Amino acid sequence: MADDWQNAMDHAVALARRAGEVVREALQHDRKVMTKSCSVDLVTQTDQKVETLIIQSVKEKFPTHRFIGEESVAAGEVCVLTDSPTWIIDPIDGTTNFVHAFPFVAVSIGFSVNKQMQFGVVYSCLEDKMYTARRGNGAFCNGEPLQVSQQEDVKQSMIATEFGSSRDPEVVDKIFSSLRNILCIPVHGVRGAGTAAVNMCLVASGCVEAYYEMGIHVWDVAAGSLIVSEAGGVLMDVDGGELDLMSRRIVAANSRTVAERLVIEIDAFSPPRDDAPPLKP
Ligand SMILES: O=P(O)(O)O[C@H]1[C@H](O)[C@@H](O)[C@H](O)[C@@H](O)[C@@H]1O
Ligand SMILES: [Mg+2]
Ligand SMILES: [Mg+2]
Repeated sequence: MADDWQNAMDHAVALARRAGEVVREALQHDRKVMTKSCSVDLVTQTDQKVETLIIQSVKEKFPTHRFIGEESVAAGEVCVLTDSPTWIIDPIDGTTNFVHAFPFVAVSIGFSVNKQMQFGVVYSCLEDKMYTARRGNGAFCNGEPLQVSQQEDVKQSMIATEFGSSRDPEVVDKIFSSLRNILCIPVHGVRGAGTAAVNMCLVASGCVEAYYEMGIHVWDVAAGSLIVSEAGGVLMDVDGGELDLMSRRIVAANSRTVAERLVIEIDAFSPPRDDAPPLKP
């Protein structure tokens, strides 16, 4: 079976590269912007085109595999992680960046078996950085091994986070109170690339000590979670418990020490789970 997963991973890398070409080409033209859950939750035809390209190609090669894809879920597909081999796809992570030509846009492809990530591929396509990780085999960027930062003093750390796409004032208050608490630890700085997947690759690369966010989805972080852990990092929930990929909350850090220090300062909230049954009309 191990070889099957390697074949699947090689295919994921090739597809991410092809998807990146589509994204770069689309940036040369006007982008028609549509919205999903609210006026700032953006989607474009390129998000949909890239997801279709990836899913169709995988279906031809691995007809028994299942999918969780951001735009398929938006179109009504269920979002349930089973034990079956499952491709977890964010065709464009950083759609808002893409719309504004802000230069961090990623294609994220994770692959899970028995609810455990087997490989993760994040292609930061405007930087031409291909991040990859295979369970037990380390994490890489363009073939070079990745290692998280060794800095365990949070006061000497740089932290990544995002504001997300909720504009519910109660949620925004929690995001700002967490940010305020963390800034005032004090940490060296707080940054955000505008894509969860790239933020996680920055943790894996040692450029930031940690990334946390509440409100993300499984497709934002599935691939990145393996890239972080294979680079020597740790993952946990924002309450310090075990990471649950469907919970829409994550802390990814270089060390347990930094992660646990951040958790003390995070004003946690629980968005509806990715696998929650749809609300009845
Ligand atoms: O919607 P995309 O661009 O796939 O993903 C983004 C999330 O919507 C946003 O909430 C989050 O802050 C950002 O990090 C993520 O990549
Ligand atoms: Mg995303
Ligand atoms: Mg997306």
